[in-house]
Amino acid sequence: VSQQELESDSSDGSLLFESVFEKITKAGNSNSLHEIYTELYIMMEETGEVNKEHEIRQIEKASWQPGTLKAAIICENIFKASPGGDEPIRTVMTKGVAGIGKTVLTQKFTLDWAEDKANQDIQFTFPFTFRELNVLKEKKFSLVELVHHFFTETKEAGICSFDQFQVVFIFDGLDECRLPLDFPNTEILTDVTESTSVDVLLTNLIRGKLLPSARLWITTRPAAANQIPPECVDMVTEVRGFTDPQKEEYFRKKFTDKEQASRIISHIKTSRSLHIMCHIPVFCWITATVLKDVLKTREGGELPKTLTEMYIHFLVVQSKLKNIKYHGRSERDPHWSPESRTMIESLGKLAFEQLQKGNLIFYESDLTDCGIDIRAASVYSGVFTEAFKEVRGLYQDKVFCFVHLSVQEFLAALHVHLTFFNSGVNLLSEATWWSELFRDKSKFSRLYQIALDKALESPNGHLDLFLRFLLGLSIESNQTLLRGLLTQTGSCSDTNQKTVQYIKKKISENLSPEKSINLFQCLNELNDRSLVEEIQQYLRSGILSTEKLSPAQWSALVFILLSSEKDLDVFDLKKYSASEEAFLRLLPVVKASNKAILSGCNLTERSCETLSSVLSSHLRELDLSNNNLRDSGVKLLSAGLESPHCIIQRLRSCEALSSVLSFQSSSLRELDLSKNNLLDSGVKVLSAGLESQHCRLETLSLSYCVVTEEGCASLVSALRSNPSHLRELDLSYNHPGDSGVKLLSAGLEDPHWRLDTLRVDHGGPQRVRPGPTKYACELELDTNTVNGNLKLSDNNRTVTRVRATQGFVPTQYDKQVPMDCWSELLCRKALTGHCYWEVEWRGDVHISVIYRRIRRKRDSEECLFGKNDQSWRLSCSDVLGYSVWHNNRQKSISFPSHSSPSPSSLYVDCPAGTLSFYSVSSDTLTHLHTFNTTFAQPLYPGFRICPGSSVSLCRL
Ligand SMILES: Nc1ncnc2c1ncn2[C@@H]1O[C@H](COP(=O)(O)OP(=O)(O)OP(=O)(O)O)[C@@H](O)[C@H]1O
Repeated sequence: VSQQELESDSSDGSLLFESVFEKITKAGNSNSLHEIYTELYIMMEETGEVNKEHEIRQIEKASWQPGTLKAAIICENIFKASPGGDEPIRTVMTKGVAGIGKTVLTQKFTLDWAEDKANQDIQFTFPFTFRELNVLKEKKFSLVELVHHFFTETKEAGICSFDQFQVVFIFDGLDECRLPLDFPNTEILTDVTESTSVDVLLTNLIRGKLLPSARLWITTRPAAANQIPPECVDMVTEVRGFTDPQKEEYFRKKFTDKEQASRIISHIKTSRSLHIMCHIPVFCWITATVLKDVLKTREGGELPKTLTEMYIHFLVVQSKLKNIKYHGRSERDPHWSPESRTMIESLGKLAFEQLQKGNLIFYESDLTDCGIDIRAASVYSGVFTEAFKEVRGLYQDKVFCFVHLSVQEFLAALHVHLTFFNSGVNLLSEATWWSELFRDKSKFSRLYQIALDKALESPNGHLDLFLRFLLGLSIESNQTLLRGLLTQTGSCSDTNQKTVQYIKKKISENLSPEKSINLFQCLNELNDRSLVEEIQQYLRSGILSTEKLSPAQWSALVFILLSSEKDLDVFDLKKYSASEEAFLRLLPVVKASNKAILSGCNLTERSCETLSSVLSSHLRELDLSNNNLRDSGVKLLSAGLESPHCIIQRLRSCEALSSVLSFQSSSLRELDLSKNNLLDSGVKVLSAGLESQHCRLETLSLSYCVVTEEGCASLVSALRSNPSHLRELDLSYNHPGDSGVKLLSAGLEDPHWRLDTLRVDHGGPQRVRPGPTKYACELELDTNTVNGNLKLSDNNRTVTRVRATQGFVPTQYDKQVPMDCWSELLCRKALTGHCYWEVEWRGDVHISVIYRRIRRKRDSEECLFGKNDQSWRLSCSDVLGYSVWHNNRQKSISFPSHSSPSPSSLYVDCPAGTLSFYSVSSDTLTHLHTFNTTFAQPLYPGFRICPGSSVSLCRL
């Protein structure tokens, strides 16, 4: 394949173009590529060593703005350096899952170039596939000979050196490579005319020793990418498949009949999992084939939900078409005739045996071995036109391949399944790979376990898809779809359960993300209901830290979550990972939910633009409390709320939403702004919105919003103007003062006002002090935990430890707890939400929070506060100063300059898992230490008091 230089030598330039085109159509698309090509979403992933930081920022930028395709790369620009990066790009690696369109992409690139539409600086483009190169495993070539062998035009034109030209080599399908690419041990080769094996040529080309001026483009499925050392790759891109509009475009191009296209598109949209699956082009193609048939015979009907189901439908359609075309049968006749059954069996055998050997192109002899008559082979390829084909042209011998690798993987799995079902032979059995070892049909679970082990062992993931299909075939409903081909159905739910358990065990074994994700896909094929929890657990437990997941892996997880068919009614981000990264990556899942709980997830203003786009989705309820969105972020969010497509009805926590309330189409009925530092000024702005005639808010919660009587006055004035909607107003934990309460209570009595519920409890001046003090709560000591060593006074607010000699009278409690814990006592009520309290102390005391069920062993120190993982303590001592303790780990803290002993305070934010200790001096808080954790159980304040010491709960 060449261009101008070659064209000038050739009398007919169009011949060269035809050569490109012929090669491309031969590779599988009988339609003109231009007619069917639909733009794909490609983006930069991480890079090799070059310009790494810059790239990372690019990715961040792109992923922070999902929905926009800012960092999307179009096919013709694949070699263009990234914006801002000056380094020329020699080697690009494009990753993408099976069938995502990598091959088509390389074909499109080549065709555009050959037609003079792009990349005119390139003089030669040589597209290779690893599949073709594998066949040359035993042969020797120089680089020039290799090019001449595949692109005979270059030989005819007498071109024997390429270093004065701009040359692009494309190597498609690294995952299909069966050549030993041994980078560390392959000898260096620099001479393009020296003959050697193909793997040595490739290794040297890729590491830049051979023809360093050439550019290289390698495509691969993700699991096989690591065969090439990262330092040999300048840029990594990832094909993400079709976006929603691109999916539609695909079907519109595929079906020239507009009405048929629309019908198919709307049909696909009725199934969430199918619609999601169609982001992968090969599924679009299969879906198109299947639906064309399904919709012809019946309107509606069940649509395939899993990968296996889809391929089964595909096979059935193929068989039906064959019957009609070649045997003159009608659509309604049974589609599995004895001859089509035999054919599938033979094709399955071929698919499996060749997959095991790593062959994707087969010779006549391979076909004969599987009982396929060579003379009939062309009929086979004609019969199952969409499944199996003959590769013509390049090779002396006739060669064949499946139309797509995934079809081979499916038929291989079907073969293993059929063989085990029909004869009890386990083709995967370890001892003799091919032979019959197990003849016991009850050993299905053993078959699946071996398949799982084999797939996990494979370094390039070449059995991943096979495994998914094999497990998919174990589902009874899938077997029913194959009735006629399978003589019997029946899988045992017990077997499936065992397989599910085995998969879960494997997931927990520290696998690579790629492998774990494939196992999630397997659970999906098995319709496992616990899949979503499994993923949550996987992310939350940190088996895999979310930072380590690549964007591609995130999108795989999103894909699984969305296609799991599990009801996504409530999305709670904390169940996955309370981080902004996780939020942005899981955005499509948020959008598909009805209610999203994003509280306490460290979201900042940079999430807001994205959040704003979420608001026009299915979402009806959004909880954003306890984040750090700031005004700028909230402004962005407000824009989203104003969108006429926004159907949010309930929103928690975000400031300055005044304009939203007054927006004409606002559907907001409930607004919860609790625990925001709104202040009177914020309430005033809010009131401006509230008084608008368009505002139809029914419930407003402003508890803990630092509101005084001034704020109340503006609320009252707003409600006077627009009294007929608001029913409930929560102003608890503020400081409305007497006058504020009076004004609002008058409203309650006013017949024009709709207000019927007003909360103004727990008010007071402390609620409007800055800092955590506004969360002041009342503690109450649990007198049942007080032993004979401790003396209560001041209405049970002060505890003093009497010395042993001062007459110790054991209580019931003393008999239950160990000696050392005698001087510890607890508060009665568990803490909830945000809590702040202060204590005055004297002597040596420990101020703690604990889980109430700390193991209390008489002879163990472990039970002491701070000595275990169930309690957190601040030790305060006149002499020794402060220290904090948790899980028997201690950290000393020097006395703040102002103090020697002053009251200490504690602030706990239970949902966010933070616990802060302060020292208090004339209303100033000095931060001592903060613990960040996740509280797994209710927390109780507790104290330990040393002899001669005391603690008093302060009144706030
Ligand atoms: N951009 C596209 N426009 C239209 N159809 C496409 C496009 N990309 C892929 N397809 C369809 O999907 C099929 C599979 O694509 P392709 O062979 O390029 O995938 P792949 O990523 O190379 O897969 P694998 O890793 O399994 O080899 C194509 O045969 C074609 O039908």
